[in-house]
This record gives sequence, structure tokens and C-alpha cells, in this order.
Amino acid sequence: MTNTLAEIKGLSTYFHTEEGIVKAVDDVSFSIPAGRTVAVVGESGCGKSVTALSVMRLVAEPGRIEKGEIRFGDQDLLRLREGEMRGLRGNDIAMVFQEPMSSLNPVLTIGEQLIEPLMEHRLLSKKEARAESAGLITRVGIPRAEEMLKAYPHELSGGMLQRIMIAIALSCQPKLLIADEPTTALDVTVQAQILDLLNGIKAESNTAILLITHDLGVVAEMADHVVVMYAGKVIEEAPVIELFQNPRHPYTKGLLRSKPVIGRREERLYSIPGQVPQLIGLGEACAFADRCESCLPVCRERRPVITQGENGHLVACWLYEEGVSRDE
Ligand SMILES: Nc1ncnc2c1ncn2[C@@H]1O[C@H](COP(=O)(O)OP(=O)(O)OP(=O)(O)O)[C@@H](O)[C@H]1O
Repeated sequence: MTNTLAEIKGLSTYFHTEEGIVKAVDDVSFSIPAGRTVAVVGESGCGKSVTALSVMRLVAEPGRIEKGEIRFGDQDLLRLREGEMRGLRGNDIAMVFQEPMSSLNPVLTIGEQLIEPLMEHRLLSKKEARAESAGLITRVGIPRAEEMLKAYPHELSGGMLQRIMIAIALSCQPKLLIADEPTTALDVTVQAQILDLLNGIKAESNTAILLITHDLGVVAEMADHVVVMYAGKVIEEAPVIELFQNPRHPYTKGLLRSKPVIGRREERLYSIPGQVPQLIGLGEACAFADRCESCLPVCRERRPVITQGENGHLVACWLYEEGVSRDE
């Protein structure tokens, strides 16, 4: 058994827009064990990023965390004062974003962006912080660390910048690293290197990773546990091998069918028909009903709740509920 590092319970985050209330995250629950990677997967617009931002409490207006708990150790992050939360961000919990360039300050050198926070968060002297920074740069696989400390962000490639972002995230030895599509903006070879780096960090430092991705190849490479989101809700959850071998929800099956398989030639890659619905005024039906090949009458009337099955597998789908009429 592994210890639970973080537990998200009944989290709901809504955007209060002029068009109505967007239920981006709607009653989401899952756990992150210490030292493990949990991947949150789903198409664009399913609420993955807003879930990650909610854990960091970085949801901006008109977004609001409406309810729920985010247990981290013996604290509920949603009950902390802003000052306490700021103390946790970049310390116990760090985040790496999709676009490294937008997270770095273009007018400061890499050294300035690494050294200052180390002095502030870990109370190191400038000399110690500089040595630590050089060590972190080496750790994320960048040679000639001293030169790198003097470089400006625009002088670096996307892959290098992402490594720097990871170095900054690691500088405070977080227990949880949140990575939101960390490789989407990178080319395939660099992607693989960054994923290897993250896997190495997990193994060496026992850092848990909350990985946000739409890419099942990345999930297979990285995750211990998978949470599938659709239209703001968790619709399936399982250990990674179980999910790939025995997907249950028609949405998850569709995602897996849309993934290219090495050695299998296909005229056209499958894609799930239709689109993720607008998350305003979704109504009572299952949000996937209109796109589902296995839709039952009940699916158009009521949303299924998520229920626990065998092998740590949870699913929210009427197909797996007993006593449901299958007649049209
Ligand atoms: N500032 C905002 N105002 C209104 N709605 C928003 C805002 N930010 C996000 N949303 C809505 O919240 C929903 C979930 O967005 P989210 O970014 O979490 O999706 P995602 O699954 O991470 O997709 P992507 O990979 O495209 O970011 C979407 O329907 C989106 O339109």
C-alpha cells in the first residue's frame, strides 16, 4: 500500500460568464499517492487544466472554486489563507506549464530566475544558491551549467526551456509536481527526453506527479494511475495497465481507438464522432450520450454516478449498472 499524498474530494470549479455558469470541474474526486504519477486524460475542454489550477488555487476570475476539499497532508488547501497557500506553491507543490516561455521572465537570466527563489525559499546564501542552481541544471540534463546560468530565455530552444522550468520546479524539492501538457509544444524526440527526465525525478526523489495530458502515448509512458475526464467529470479511473487492457467507458474506448498503434496500418485514424459539449446548462442526461455508440434510453434521462468495480477500477456508465433496461 502507498500513502496518499493528496486527495481531491468533490471539487467543483465554475466560471461565471455572461452566457451562464460553465461547470468546468464538477464534483471531481481522486487521490494522488506519494511518489506516483496520476495522469488526468481527456479531450480538450474536459476540465483537466482547471482541475490542476484548482489544486494550485490559481483559478482566475470569472472562475471560482465552489466546493470540495483538497487534502494535502493534514491540511485542506481550500481552507488555507492566501498567504499560507503562497508558501506551499513552489515549495511542497510546484507546477510546470505547457508553454515554458510564458512562465519565464524574458529580461532576467536563467541564473537570476533560479538563484533568487532558492535564496528566498530555502534560505541559501547567494554562493550556495548558485552552486545548487548549477547542480539542478546538470540534473535536468543540460551541459555547461555555468554558461546556462548566464543565458536569457530567448537564447534557448523549447526543450531546453522546459528543462529549465523543471529545474525551477525541483529547486524547492516539491512533494507534488503538477505538469500540464509539459511536452505538447515540443517535437517528438525532445518530448521523449522530457518524459524520461520526469520519470527519473519520480524515481530518485519520490516526487508525485499530477500529469495533465490528452495524449495516451504519454499516459502509457508515465502514469501509474489514470483518471479520465469528460465534460468536467471523472468518468473512469483505474491503474494504468488495467485501464489500457480493460477500458470500460465507451469514451475511454474511443480515446484508445483514436491512438495510433505501431505496426498497424490504418487508412484513417479513428476519431470519436462529435465534440465535447459546452459546459453550460448540461442537463440531466449523460454528457457523452450524443456521441456514444452504446447509448441506452436511461443515458438520455439521468447521469450515471461513478461506482467502484474490480481491480481498483471505477466507471460512471449505465452499461455497467445492473437492472438497467437495454431496450430502445
Ligand atoms: N476563463 C474562462 N472563462 C470561461 N470558461 C473557461 C475559462 N477557462 C476555462 N473555461 C472552460 O472550462 C472548461 C474546461 O477547460 P480546461 O482548460 O480545463 O480543459 P482541458 O481539458 O484542460 O482542455 P485544454 O487541453 O484545451 O486546456 C472549458 O469548457 C473551457 O471553455
